[in-house]
Amino acid sequence: MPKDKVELVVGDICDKDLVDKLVSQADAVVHYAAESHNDNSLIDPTPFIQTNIVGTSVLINACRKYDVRYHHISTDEVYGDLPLREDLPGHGEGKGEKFTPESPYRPSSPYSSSKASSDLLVRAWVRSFGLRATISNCSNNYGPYQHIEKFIPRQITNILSGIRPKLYGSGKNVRDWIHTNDHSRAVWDILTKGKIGETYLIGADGEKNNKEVLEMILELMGQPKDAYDQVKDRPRHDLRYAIDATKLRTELGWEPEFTDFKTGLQHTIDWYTEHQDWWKDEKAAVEAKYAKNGQ
Ligand SMILES: Cc1cn([C@H]2C[C@H](O)[C@@H](COP(=O)(O)OP(=O)(O)O[C@H]3O[C@H](C)C(=O)[C@H](O)[C@H]3O)O2)c(=O)[nH]c1=O
Repeated sequence: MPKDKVELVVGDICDKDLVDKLVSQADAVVHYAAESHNDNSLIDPTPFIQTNIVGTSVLINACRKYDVRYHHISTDEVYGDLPLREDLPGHGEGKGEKFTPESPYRPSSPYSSSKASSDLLVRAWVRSFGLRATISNCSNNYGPYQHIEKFIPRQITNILSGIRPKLYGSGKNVRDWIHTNDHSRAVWDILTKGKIGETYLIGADGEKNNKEVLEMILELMGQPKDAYDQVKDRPRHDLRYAIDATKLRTELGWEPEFTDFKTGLQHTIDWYTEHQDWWKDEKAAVEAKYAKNGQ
């Protein structure tokens, strides 16, 4: 396999010998291989501790050993959540606090606390052992190849499968959406131009509440606006995430290309419509898992 094409999948990350062998051949390591789904972490946190914390330690130990440049992919959820704008005095577009690299860590789920722990390990390895590392904390991704357990692809593939979309609780919770291509471009900029030891927040000013997003999907897919089920809310559901990406924009010159959410969503719908072979086999099992949980 060419040097720039080595891939490590999530389940391999605690395999010290394999990791060691792959890292010894690498010019750089970008660590995306996390257990990433909040709902799964609420059912069983164990794989999250193993993969996200122990796995990260295996990877950074190998990078330290071979002095390999390391980039750590993380989440804005390490900063906890923010109040809904509508709960703030003088609410409206553009109002309300956003996460910055200086925001305190206060994760709320087993998933986000495992990612926070892994971020802290990386910071400590930079300081204690001189690991050549950077960290990025990104907001909610959407786009092709996203697992169908996630909000947007779940609803698109539900509609394509004749199942009604499912909205947790009131749908007022806000997520800050970024197209996966823009996330990847930001990671490349950090890897090639970022300063060792620094944390960069990645986000594209894409705040929307879940109900708005679902209604947009329904409209783009030619369905009535109210053709969905309101289901049991996620326990301790984080209210709002919002990223201030000023540092990334000003220091590294990054700008998002997908600035119109509706267009990005239409591309995503087209991708899932044209790639049913990619997700069809898994759909029934994913929905059965949700159904067991009343969602
Ligand atoms: C699956 C599903 C979700 N939702 C709600 C729950 C959330 O408020 C929102 C997005 O849920 P999702 O599970 O897709 O994503 P988050 O829990 O926000 O977390 C995601 O974005 C962060 C940054 C990561 O770091 C996570 O790795 C990533 O999974 O939609 C529903 O209303 N219905 C559904 O069927």
